[in-house]
Amino acid sequence: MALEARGLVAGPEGKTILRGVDIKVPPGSIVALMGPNGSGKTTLAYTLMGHPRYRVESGEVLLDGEPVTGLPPHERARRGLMLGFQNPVEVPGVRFINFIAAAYNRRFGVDERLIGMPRPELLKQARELAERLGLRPDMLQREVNVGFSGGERKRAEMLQLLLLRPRYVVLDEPDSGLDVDGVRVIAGAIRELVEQGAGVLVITHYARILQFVEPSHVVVLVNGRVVDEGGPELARRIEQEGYRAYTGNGQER
Ligand SMILES: Nc1ncnc2c1ncn2[C@@H]1O[C@H](COP(=O)(O)OP(=O)(O)OP(=O)(O)O)[C@@H](O)[C@H]1O
Repeated sequence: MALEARGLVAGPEGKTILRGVDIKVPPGSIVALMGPNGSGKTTLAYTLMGHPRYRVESGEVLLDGEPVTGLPPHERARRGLMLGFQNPVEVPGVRFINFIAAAYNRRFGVDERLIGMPRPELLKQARELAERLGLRPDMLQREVNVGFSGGERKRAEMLQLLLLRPRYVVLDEPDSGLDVDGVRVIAGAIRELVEQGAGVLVITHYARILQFVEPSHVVVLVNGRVVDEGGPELARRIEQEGYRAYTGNGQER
């Protein structure tokens, strides 16, 4: 059982960015993917999720042993794989609560005619989660991410994920743009996802969030290749020494 990439060679719009990536995220665990800017972390996130602009040249993505390489994102989501975006986008004209309800009802198989309607139980859960994540309850009635601050967008992403109970989650820089209290809140939400049984791949170029959620495994990606793997001490070493040992020049790449 795991979310897995095997020998993944892939990239956006015909470019080869990932050059044979192997990674494994077991359920109920946190794997940290670290690497300097431009090393291919977001490319891996989008390729795992099946973003239509990213093409797999060879290798495969597996969910609990089943290849999903050719499947579109919504089909992967239906099977429990979800993504938290680095920069969550605005969805004007759609209220956050209806957006959540549509995703929730689709995931848990509610009558298609009711798809965007939040049932009272869901509304109650969403309000409780909003409060815990430090979002004002009135934000549920606002348009998705429209006028949300960077930190509010990240909290809103975690709210959706906690409701949707993914089996596997890829979180692309979940702490970017957050103040220190925000990092703690997001870290608490990640721990909760793991307690729900999810396998979480946390993408980050520095180890700040990993002070609050200890990964069971750390993978280092440089220039589209896995160049090192280890326990949480590897993240601490990178925090102190940077990526010089892998890039050779102290530069980002
Ligand atoms: N659409 C595209 N066309 C061409 N090159 C691209 C495209 N998208 C990404 N790249 C390149 O692919 C490489 C990897 O980008 P990616 O966003 O995956 O890196 P990253 O590790 O997530 O970086 P960061 O830490 O800065 O977010 C970069 O050199 C980037 O410029």
